[in-house]
Amino acid sequence: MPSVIEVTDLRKAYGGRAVVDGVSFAVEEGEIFGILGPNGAGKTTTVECVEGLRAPDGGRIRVAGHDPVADHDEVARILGAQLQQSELQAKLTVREALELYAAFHPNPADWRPLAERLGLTAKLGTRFGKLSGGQQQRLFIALALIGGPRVVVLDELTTGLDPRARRATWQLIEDVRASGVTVLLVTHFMEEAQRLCDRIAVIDKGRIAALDTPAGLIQRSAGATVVSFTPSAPLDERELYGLPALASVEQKDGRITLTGTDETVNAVISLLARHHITARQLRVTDATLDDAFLDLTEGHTKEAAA
Ligand SMILES: Nc1ncnc2c1ncn2[C@@H]1O[C@H](COP(=O)(O)OP(=O)(O)OP(=O)(O)O)[C@@H](O)[C@H]1O
Repeated sequence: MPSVIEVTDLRKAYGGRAVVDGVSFAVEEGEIFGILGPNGAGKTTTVECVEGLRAPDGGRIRVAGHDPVADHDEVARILGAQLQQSELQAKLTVREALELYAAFHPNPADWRPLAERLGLTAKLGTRFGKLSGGQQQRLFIALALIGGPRVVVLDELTTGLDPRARRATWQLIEDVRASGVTVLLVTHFMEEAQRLCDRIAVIDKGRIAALDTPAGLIQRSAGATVVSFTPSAPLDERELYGLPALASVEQKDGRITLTGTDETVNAVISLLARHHITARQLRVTDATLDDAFLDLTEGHTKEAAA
């Protein structure tokens, strides 16, 4: 798979403060690539450099081989950017917005089927300011797709939406990818990143803390699996601490909580069976991307401070 976006050692500072500090990643054609990070991590600055809206201080960006600043028009044809709320006049109707933005592109998609696909046909006469949050986001997706881009950049698309509208938007993002468009998705919702993204770059303090698949990120998290139980008889501590791939042991009120991997879980079950001890209220839970994110960004902070 060729990379459609290549970012190498990107740097950007504001007032002498580095907000993007050596970021590198490549987005493959056809994937949903997530940029995940806490507030102020440098996510928006990074994607605005990719879009050519900001000039980098250092590093190299290529969008299908083009430099977003030097070849701005070419990149604008390849890359569909999502507008910010403030960029669309509240009085424009949905139809006017679609017609207006179609006119900005040399070979626009027919906006009627696009509006149909995004469930906007019944709202064509409605002013932007009167749409619900979910409908506004659907219009933003339509406007980002109207130029027939190869890549679409969606930044915090589901912020402020209720859970139902958020899930409906996720489905639309999956549909966009299924239609062959590569998606660069900026988010700080773990569940969204876990559900949608093929790969995720975790950005913290202007640097990439990790870049992997959601499952790969979770596996890196210390204590990827947690098993807890109340044994029917006391267990020998030495045997507990000798379990394979063990990350931590906690014993409280007769209940034992172990973190480790699947290997740890299997070994503790064998251990209990060997001693004819039963495990009451046995619970096994996998770590989530939330856990991985906290571990990764915390680890990065320690590294940066060292
Ligand atoms: N034009 C600007 N001038 C000065 N500082 C800026 C400018 N734009 C962004 N910043 C600062 O750069 C840092 C990174 O901002 P950026 O918007 O890229 O982060 P982000 O990861 O997208 O955050 P959020 O999730 O809050 O949107 C922040 O501290 C922000 O205040």
